[in-house]
Amino acid sequence: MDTVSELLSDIVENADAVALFSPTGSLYERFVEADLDVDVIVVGTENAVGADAFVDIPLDFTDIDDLVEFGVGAAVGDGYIEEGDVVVCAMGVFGEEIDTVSRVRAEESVHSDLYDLFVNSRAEPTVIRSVLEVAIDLGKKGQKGKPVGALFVVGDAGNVMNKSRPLSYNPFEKSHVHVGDPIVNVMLKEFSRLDGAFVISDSGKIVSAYRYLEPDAKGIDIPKGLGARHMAGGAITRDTNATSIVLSESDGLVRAFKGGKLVLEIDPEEY
Ligand SMILES: Nc1ncnc2c1ncn2[C@@H]1O[C@H](COP(=O)(O)OP(=O)(O)OP(=O)(O)O)[C@@H](O)[C@H]1O
Ligand SMILES: [Mn+2]
Repeated sequence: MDTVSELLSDIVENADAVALFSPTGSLYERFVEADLDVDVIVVGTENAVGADAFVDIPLDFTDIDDLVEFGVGAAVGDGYIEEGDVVVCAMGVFGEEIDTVSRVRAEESVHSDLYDLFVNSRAEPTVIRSVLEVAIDLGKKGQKGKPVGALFVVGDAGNVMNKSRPLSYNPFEKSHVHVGDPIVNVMLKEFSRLDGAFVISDSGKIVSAYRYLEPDAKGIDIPKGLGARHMAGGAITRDTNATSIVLSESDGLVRAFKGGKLVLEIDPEEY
C-alpha cells in the first residue's frame, strides 16, 4: 500500500491544508513526496524539518485540544490558511508515527482565545511565555517541597498599578530587572511565598511585588473551589489590558486569564 497518500486520501479530500505537528524528517518527506493536493504546514516548537510553511508554537501544550486550537489559530494568523478553511491536523501522540488525526474548520470559536493570549496580549509574546514558564516551574517544584500559589499580572502595568495598592514595601522599586533573566526567575520564586501579585510591564520589567489587586470583579466567572486570588487575577484582565497568569496553591494548576476570561489551564506535572 502506498502508505501516506492512500491512508490519508479520504481524510484529506476537500481539505485546504494538512498541519503536521512536530513531524520527523522522514514523515515530512513522505508527505511532500505524496504530492497531495493540499498545502502542508508544519507546526512545532522548532522547524526541525526546514518546512517552507512553519507555524511556531510557544509552549509544548500537552493537551491535544490546546495544541490543535493554537496550531489552527496561528496558521490563520500567519496567513497559511483562511477563516473557514478545513485543516487536517495530524500528530504522533504516542510515538513518531501519526496516530491522531483531526479534521477541523478554522473558525473563530475554535482558535481565537489561545492564539490571542500569546500573540495579541499587550505584553510581548516572549514575556508571556517566560512568565508561564516560571509559573509552571514553580508549580512543579513548589517552594522547599510545599505547594505555593502565585499571581503574575503581565502588561498594561500603569493601569494595573492604579487598580491596586501595596501590601508591603516593593523590593523591585529601584531595580531594572526583567523576566527571563535567570536571577529574576529565582527572585520571583522566592518572593512568591509572600502575599499579593507581581506586576510586570509589556516589555517584561518587574514593576512591583506584593500588590493587592482591587478590580471590579462583578460578573467574573472562575472555576469552582478557587477563591480571591483567581477572582482578582481574572477580573483585573477585564478592567485593564493585562493578562494574568495564576498558579493555584490548592489545585496546583497554572491558569491564564485575558479579557476577564479563563483561556488556558495547564497541569505543571505534565511538563
Ligand atoms: N485581590 C488580591 N490581590 C492580590 N493577591 C490576592 C488577592 N486576593 C488574594 N490574594 C492572594 O491569594 C492568596 C490565596 O487566596 P485564596 O485562597 O482566596 O485564593 P484562591 O483563588 O483560592 O487561590 P489558591 O488556589 O492558590 O488557594 C492570598 O493569601 C493572597 O496572597
Ligand atoms: Mn484558596
